[in-house]
Amino acid sequence: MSDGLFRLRGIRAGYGATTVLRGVDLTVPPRSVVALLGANGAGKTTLLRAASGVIGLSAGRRTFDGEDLTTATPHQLARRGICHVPEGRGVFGSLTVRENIRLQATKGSESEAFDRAVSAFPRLGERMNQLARTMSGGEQQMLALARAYIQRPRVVLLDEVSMGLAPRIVDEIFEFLRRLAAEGASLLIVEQYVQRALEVADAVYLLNKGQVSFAGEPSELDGEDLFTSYVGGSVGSADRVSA
Ligand SMILES: Nc1ncnc2c1ncn2[C@@H]1O[C@H](COP(=O)(O)OP(=O)(O)OP(=O)(O)O)[C@@H](O)[C@H]1O
Repeated sequence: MSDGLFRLRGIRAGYGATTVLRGVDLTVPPRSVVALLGANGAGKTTLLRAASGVIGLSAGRRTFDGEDLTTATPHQLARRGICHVPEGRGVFGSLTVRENIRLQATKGSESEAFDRAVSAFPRLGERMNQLARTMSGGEQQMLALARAYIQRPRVVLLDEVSMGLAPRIVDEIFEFLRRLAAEGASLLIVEQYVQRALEVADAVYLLNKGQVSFAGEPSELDGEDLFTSYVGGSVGSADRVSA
């Protein structure tokens, strides 16, 4: 079976004795974009970590393509095409752009990987020999996304990929996310720019203190739901509540 459906059911997870997620159900349908919203500390990053296996599940199930992957390691999930782009980018700063890309490529497909990375973000092509840590924040984020893209992912978990970037770069990154979705990947995005996230999303989940308080289409979400979900968090930007 290869339906591309990624499902989390009854997820409980946290850190040590602290439970953050309390029975979360979330479905990422094939070829769709799902936005995950909620106040600071609601558990969004924790949910992406639980989804990609970075932290273990104390209860619940994770399935993909109808296969139970509850106990799979992050590596096994990545091999199934479930790819996590963590907050803070996750590139190797002391390696060049070329080396960062090569590390992600499968043996024998390095040149295809370079082409694919440059097709996603042409400016990476001009910076192949530059150390990743000497690039701008936006370029580092492009490299992180390109590293995901060359794996031909089927489900991409994206944590605040626009964080701290200039609006023009955010536009470029959202353009890329649209392309990724149009090429058939499913996306689960945590995004500080709520309005932008809702514009690309087919479905939206609101997380409130580790539980889903709303699941539906963006058009079903009224401003009050969103506001309630954000109350108590430090909102930080008017865009965050202007759905
Ligand atoms: N490594 C950790 N160890 C212990 N507690 C943690 C850890 N990471 C996060 N937490 C706690 O888990 C809760 C949920 O944090 P999480 O980062 O998932 O929230 P978030 O919704 O992504 O917030 P933000 O929008 O601020 O990034 C918070 O109370 C946080 O303090």
